Amino acid sequence: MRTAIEGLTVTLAGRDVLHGVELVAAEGEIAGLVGPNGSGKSTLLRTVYRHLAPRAGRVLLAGRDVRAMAPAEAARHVAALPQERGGDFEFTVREIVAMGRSPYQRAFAGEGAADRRAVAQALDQVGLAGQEQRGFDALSGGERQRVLLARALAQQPEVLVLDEPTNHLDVRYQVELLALLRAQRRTTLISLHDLNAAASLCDRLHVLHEGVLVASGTPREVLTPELLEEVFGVRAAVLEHPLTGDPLIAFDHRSPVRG
Ligand SMILES: Nc1ncnc2c1ncn2[C@@H]1O[C@H](COP(=O)(O)OP(=O)(O)OP(=O)(O)O)[C@@H](O)[C@H]1O
Repeated sequence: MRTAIEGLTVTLAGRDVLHGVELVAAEGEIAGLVGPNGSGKSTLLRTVYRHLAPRAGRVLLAGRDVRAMAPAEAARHVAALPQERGGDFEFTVREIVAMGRSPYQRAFAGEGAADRRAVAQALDQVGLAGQEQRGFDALSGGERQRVLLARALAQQPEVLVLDEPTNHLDVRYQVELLALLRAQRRTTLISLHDLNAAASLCDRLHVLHEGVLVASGTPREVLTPELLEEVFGVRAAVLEHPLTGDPLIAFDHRSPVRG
């Protein structure tokens, strides 16, 4: 589902942390948000999944303002894997994933066959089939991350919003997660700190710097040594990955540009 962000300005505690951001994720496109700590990535994503209201501008899903939708309707369109967690600890894995089905259920109606299928498929996709009855509080950080991703997938949204989803994941699950997202062919907005992962996954990248969108384009267009120096304050060479042909950023870990 085409997702357009128009003139988005968000104010937190009296300060503008996003300044008139404009970007479009086309139907089926994976749009990556990158930028230094505090540049506004989570704030932008929170506005898309309606956790925050903008001071100005809007988020349009297939041309409709998300804030004009009823909560259940918005939740059928957009599912999120947010950064903030908590409150889910007393539930089992299956109970948490099944929460993703609530936008489709009438009050007190219980689960139907479609719900059970969606939950089973989501658990399978994240490699948690057979672990349904484990308690969420007994899981590792990476396992929890996969449960919360399964909840978002069970929601069967047209737009998936993922805030740093590779946090806590070991390298194999990172690679599996990226493969899963590519295979979904679903409109996806994702923030990533790992610029090499972003370069390999995303169709387009959008770079935020101090709440301003400073570059948009394909990973190859955007990830230049000049941009890495100006925005991230690091020296790097941009090579070609010998196995995949993706841009490969080799950072100079010895000498930051800024102190
Ligand atoms: N609840 C809040 N109240 C006030 N300021 C906030 C709040 N949440 C975030 N901010 C500020 O808004 C700015 C953008 O924060 P945001 O979390 O969107 O950045 P980010 O790019 O996701 O950062 P990171 O890479 O560290 O996760 C930061 O300066 C942050 O301090």
